Amino acid sequence: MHVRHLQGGLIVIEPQLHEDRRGLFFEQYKESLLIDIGVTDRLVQSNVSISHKGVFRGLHYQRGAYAQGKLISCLHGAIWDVVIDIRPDSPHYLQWYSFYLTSGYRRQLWIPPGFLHGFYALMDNTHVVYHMTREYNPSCDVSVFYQSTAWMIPWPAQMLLSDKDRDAPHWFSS
Ligand SMILES: Cc1cn([C@H]2C[C@H](O)[C@@H](COP(=O)(O)OP(=O)(O)O[C@H]3O[C@H](C)C(=O)[C@H](O)[C@H]3O)O2)c(=O)[nH]c1=O
Repeated sequence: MHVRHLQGGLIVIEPQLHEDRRGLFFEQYKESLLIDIGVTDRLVQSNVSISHKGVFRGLHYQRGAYAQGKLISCLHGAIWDVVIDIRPDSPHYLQWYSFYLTSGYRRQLWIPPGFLHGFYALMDNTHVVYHMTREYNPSCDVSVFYQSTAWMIPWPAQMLLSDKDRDAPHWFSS
């Protein structure tokens, strides 16, 4: 397993791949290895989303005690994954980071609690699997409109959003 620690506690993880004539095997995650790299909160829920090309899901976070750490992986297709540090005491407050996660690279992204998260599907039938450190709590689940002068991210011109994300409040009004 190859690990890169980045600013703000973000971690890029490349699991060890076991290829043979049948295909491919790799461990999606192992608790002891996550603890070794500083991810000490337990993963308690996994989600799968399957998106058409051009879909954007985000920007989302869960408030307060339900803030989620997320281990993101793309098992089929490809995504442009975007995170924004919204921890008020962070030296990187409102700094944004983006990553290409594709089924080809098998690269995973660890996002600590305290980040806005969203991803743009670059291909049809893009499968994203993500494991989280807190369960889904609809009353704490917040959508923030993806465009803001607070981060000036160069989004694709056309993106397909849910009504919730399309009509989400802007960052400073949320
Ligand atoms: C997140 C979630 C949603 N749902 C239900 C609620 C809706 O009826 C339906 C779709 O939910 P939503 O439109 O919020 O799904 P996404 O837009 O893919 O949201 C996710 O995408 C961004 C990128 C994230 O990082 C979040 O983890 C997550 O918010 O699934 C559940 O039942 N459990 C869940 O954990």
